[in-house]
Amino acid sequence: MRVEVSGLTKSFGTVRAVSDLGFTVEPGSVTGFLGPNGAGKTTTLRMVLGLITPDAGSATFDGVPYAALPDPVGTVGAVLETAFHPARSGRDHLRVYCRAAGLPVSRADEVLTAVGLATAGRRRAGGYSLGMRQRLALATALLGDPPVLVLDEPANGLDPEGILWLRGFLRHLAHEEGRTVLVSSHLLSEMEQTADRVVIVGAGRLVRQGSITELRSGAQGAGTVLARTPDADRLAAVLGDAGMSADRGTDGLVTVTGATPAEVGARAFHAGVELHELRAETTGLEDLYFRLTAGQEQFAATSPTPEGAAR
Ligand SMILES: Nc1ncnc2c1ncn2[C@@H]1O[C@H](COP(=O)(O)OP(=O)(O)OP(=O)(O)O)[C@@H](O)[C@H]1O
Repeated sequence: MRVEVSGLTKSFGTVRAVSDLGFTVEPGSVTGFLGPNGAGKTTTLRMVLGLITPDAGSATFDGVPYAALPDPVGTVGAVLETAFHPARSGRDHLRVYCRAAGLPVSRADEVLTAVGLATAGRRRAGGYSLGMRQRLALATALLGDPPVLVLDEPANGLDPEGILWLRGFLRHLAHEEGRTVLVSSHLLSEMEQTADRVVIVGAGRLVRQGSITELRSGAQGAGTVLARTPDADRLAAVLGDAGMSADRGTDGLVTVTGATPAEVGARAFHAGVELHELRAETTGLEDLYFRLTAGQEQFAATSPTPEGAAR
């Protein structure tokens, strides 16, 4: 099932949260919805799910708006915020949902197992860690076995192991099960290894959409490579001869711009220069994301003025 967003616009008073936003979310892939804080991601997802009415534009599921879907629970599963009755077990929470949605209560145990909460599901949700609550929210979204999943910052509060699990889980839902997965985040690093495609927004507007591969090729050469060697003069000369810009720093450090670590490593190897360290300072993609969204954070940090600092 394809999700299509077109001309979506929403203001709150004088704040234009979303402006003429359009993008598509394809089945069988994970689409990362990226943007800094306040870019309008949550507002967009709420409009997609029919929770708030747009001032203009539309969001449809194979051409049908959410409000007109004959079986919304069996079409779209969403995680927007994670609020549970603290005294109720995760399992009971899911069973209540099953009854309300007309689903068999046995579905509760199936989704608990799918998200790794088979045992913890019998404990009070009030005692769950943030990561467990995220898993329970995901289980709730999966109850109706929907072809579309819309998740707002599902990685929030997950530890590194949880993030790794979520990444594999979302990719499985999309690639193996053919679902349409739209997942928001303000961190590119989180999405880089999870999403197949990204939609980047800044200040409520579309900044870029495309596959991670397209984005990466557009960002090529934007990164900085750091190499540490006991023979910095020689490495800088070798790289310079190869047309790379290489600056010698202190402590045997050479900073190279406009090259990948693989290119720098290959040149060093062929010249017989010993390397003690070789790494990308930032990926080209991160630089690109930063440039695309720079200055569009709602609470962009400003340097304190000298007077302010003195006070
Ligand atoms: N109900 C509301 N009333 C007034 N302003 C709102 C409301 N909801 C959102 N906004 C404003 O709309 C803008 C976009 O907010 P939104 O929450 O959609 O951004 P976001 O990209 O999800 O940010 P974050 O990553 O911080 O969650 C912000 O300026 C926000 O203050």
